[in-house]
Amino acid sequence: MSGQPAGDINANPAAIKSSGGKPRVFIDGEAGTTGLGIRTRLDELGLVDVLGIDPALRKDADARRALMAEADLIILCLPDDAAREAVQLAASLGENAPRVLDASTAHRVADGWTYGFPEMDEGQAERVAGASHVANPGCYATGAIALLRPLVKAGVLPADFPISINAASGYSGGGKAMIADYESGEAPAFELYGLGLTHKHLPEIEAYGLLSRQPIFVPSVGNFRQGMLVSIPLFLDALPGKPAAADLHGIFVRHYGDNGEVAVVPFADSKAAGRIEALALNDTNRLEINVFANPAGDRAVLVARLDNLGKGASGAAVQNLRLMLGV
Ligand SMILES: NC(=O)C1=CN([C@@H]2O[C@H](COP(=O)(O)OP(=O)(O)OC[C@H]3O[C@@H](n4cnc5c(N)ncnc54)[C@H](OP(=O)(O)O)[C@@H]3O)[C@@H](O)[C@H]2O)C=CC1
Ligand SMILES: CC(=O)N[C@@H](CCC(=O)OP(=O)(O)O)C(=O)O
Repeated sequence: MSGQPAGDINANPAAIKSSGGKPRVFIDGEAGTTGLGIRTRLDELGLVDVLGIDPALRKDADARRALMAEADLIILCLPDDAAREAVQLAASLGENAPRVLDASTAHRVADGWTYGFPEMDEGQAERVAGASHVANPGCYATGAIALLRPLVKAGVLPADFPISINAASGYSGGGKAMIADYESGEAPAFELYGLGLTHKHLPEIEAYGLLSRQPIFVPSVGNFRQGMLVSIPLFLDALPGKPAAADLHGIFVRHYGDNGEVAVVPFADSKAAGRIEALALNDTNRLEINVFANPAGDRAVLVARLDNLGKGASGAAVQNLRLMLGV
């Protein structure tokens, strides 16, 4: 598939170590924001045995490697460098190495890794299910790719079209440090950031959004814990064939159908509302696509709404885990 790194690192993703029992999972970085969110969801579901680590040993390589050796799947909820080291640690187990689901940014466009956005295209859920190494998408990237990929694939949005992406996130997107800043009252109510225009999600947006020209991405963070909007304004009269906003909506409906957690809001409903708030999907794993347009029909704003901690992080990780382990 275009935009999908080829191949898989491990030839035997199907083997389960825990004969007879539930699959075993080790969450490396369980004490962090994403790790805790995954742990809570897995405890509620009861589909796997989660291997806990003594909190005092959570950064001890030997203790982590011992748990990796027992696990069928490890989930990395670590900063990028620590995630790269954890992959090496797991690989050092040779044939006993567990499968890996990485929530960090480290491997999202790396060779041998499968991108963990099951709804993004036909066959992607099956690719995730069969992969040994899956990279969980970035929260903003999930929204942007959900909007861009169907339009580029359908041929209405040229790959090199100039695209701007605006987004707003709850402060939990910044992990423990940003949560502490906001909850101690030390952070601003709202700010734009990433204004050096090199945000870490751009490579995955470009690759899986099927773009050949890097978009301008302007993220922002506000004084609310979780929730996210990702929006893309488009001059429809500048696109080849001058499609109507309803045409774009139809492409989304055909692309996603009843597929997984992505839903396309009826065009008339978005039009009637004329506004959208960021928190409505909190504590769900859903993503909604909205198409807004002006009365003349020559300008549109596409908006993806999701919970940055749900479909943008922990919820997506659990969805990928369930595909990988068949539970
Ligand atoms: N927050 C979000 O919405 C999202 C985050 N992510 C990604 O998930 C990963 C984790 O982010 P997040 O949960 O927000 O971060 P947090 O800062 O909340 O948690 C990171 C955790 O990793 C631990 N840690 C750091 N270094 C090591 C190490 N060398 N070995 C073992 N544990 C270590 C930290 O320990 P300590 O307790 O000592 O700080 C902390 O518990 C990041 O790569 C992030 O990019 C992905 C999607 C969304
Ligand atoms: C508000 C905030 O700071 N957000 C984070 C992205 C959170 C996220 O989902 O990114 P990863 O999955 O790549 O960690 C940021 O912009 O760096």
